Amino acid sequence: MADSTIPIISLSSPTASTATQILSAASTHGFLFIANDSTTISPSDIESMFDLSKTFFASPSSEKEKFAIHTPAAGGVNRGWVRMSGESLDPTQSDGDPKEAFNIAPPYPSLQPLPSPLSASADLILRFQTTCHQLCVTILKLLGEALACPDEAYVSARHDLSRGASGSIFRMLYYPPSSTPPCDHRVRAGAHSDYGSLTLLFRLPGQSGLELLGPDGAWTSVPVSPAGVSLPPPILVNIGDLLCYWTNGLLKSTVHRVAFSGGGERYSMAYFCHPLDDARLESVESRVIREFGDKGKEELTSQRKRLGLSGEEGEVITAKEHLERRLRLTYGL
Ligand SMILES: O=C(O)CCC(=O)C(=O)O
Ligand SMILES: [Fe+2]
Repeated sequence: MADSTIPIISLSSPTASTATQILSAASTHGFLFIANDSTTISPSDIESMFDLSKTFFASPSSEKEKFAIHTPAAGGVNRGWVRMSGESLDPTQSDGDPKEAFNIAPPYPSLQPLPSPLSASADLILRFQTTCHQLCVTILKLLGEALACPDEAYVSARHDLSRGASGSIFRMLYYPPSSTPPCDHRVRAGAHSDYGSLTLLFRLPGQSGLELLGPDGAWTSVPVSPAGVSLPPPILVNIGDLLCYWTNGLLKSTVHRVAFSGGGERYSMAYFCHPLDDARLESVESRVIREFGDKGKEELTSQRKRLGLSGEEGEVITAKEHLERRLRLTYGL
């Protein structure tokens, strides 16, 4: 899979052909770019969020520690600060990813407690989360159209955050500089697939490192700005596990990782879009999925194995149960 084959799609005036392009990228690569042309998320908000993230990660560890992930002080499970080497995205690597992170859930009903550099910019954070979620819903609606679902809004409607709790999380990431990787097999973020429906990934020019695992078992790097794209970089969209379940394996929840790639410091931000907690992860009624048949069986079986669900083929789980299983594997919760 060559880098250049991940298409850059503009959502400035989406048509049926836009929907088809999204479906095609999602079912071949599990990744696509959305043009950062001001029609979706404000490029200046992206820039301001990166500035805020840099200020936050530069604050003393003793301050960040007060909002340690999963603690009541940070607002509970999957919220708050992950210290250096505090999690392994690849559960087979127990030494922890050399990175820090901070997770912020959408307000439900109100925003979680935040440390001072972040709380002072709560309006920006809320606006950013909201526009990220809207972009995800737009993409999900277009996917529903391209999949020829009798209920085109089946998936997108399950992402209406006004209707209940969901596992959606906005995450800021910081990878400190390192001239030598601690040991050969270690990467900055271990190999994994994402837990939700869609992930939006924001990266900075000159800070590469993201790699995708191809069907041939080889890792390919994903450029921050594909050739020919002027700044700002496009928004990278990653298909998560849940869309793989809903489409019977047609959409690919591709395994990826962050490699050292030069070892300079690196900041990234991810919006992990999840459906409402009670959404059931069963195949959606769709002509395209029906025609695809059971060709995604291998993909689905490996997903279920990762969750410890092997041998329970018919069992349907909810989005909440799925997230709990993934968090248990990542953090030993
Ligand atoms: O930092 C990145 O570019 C990717 C991080 C990632 O894949 C994740 O946090 O799920
Ligand atoms: Fe990821």
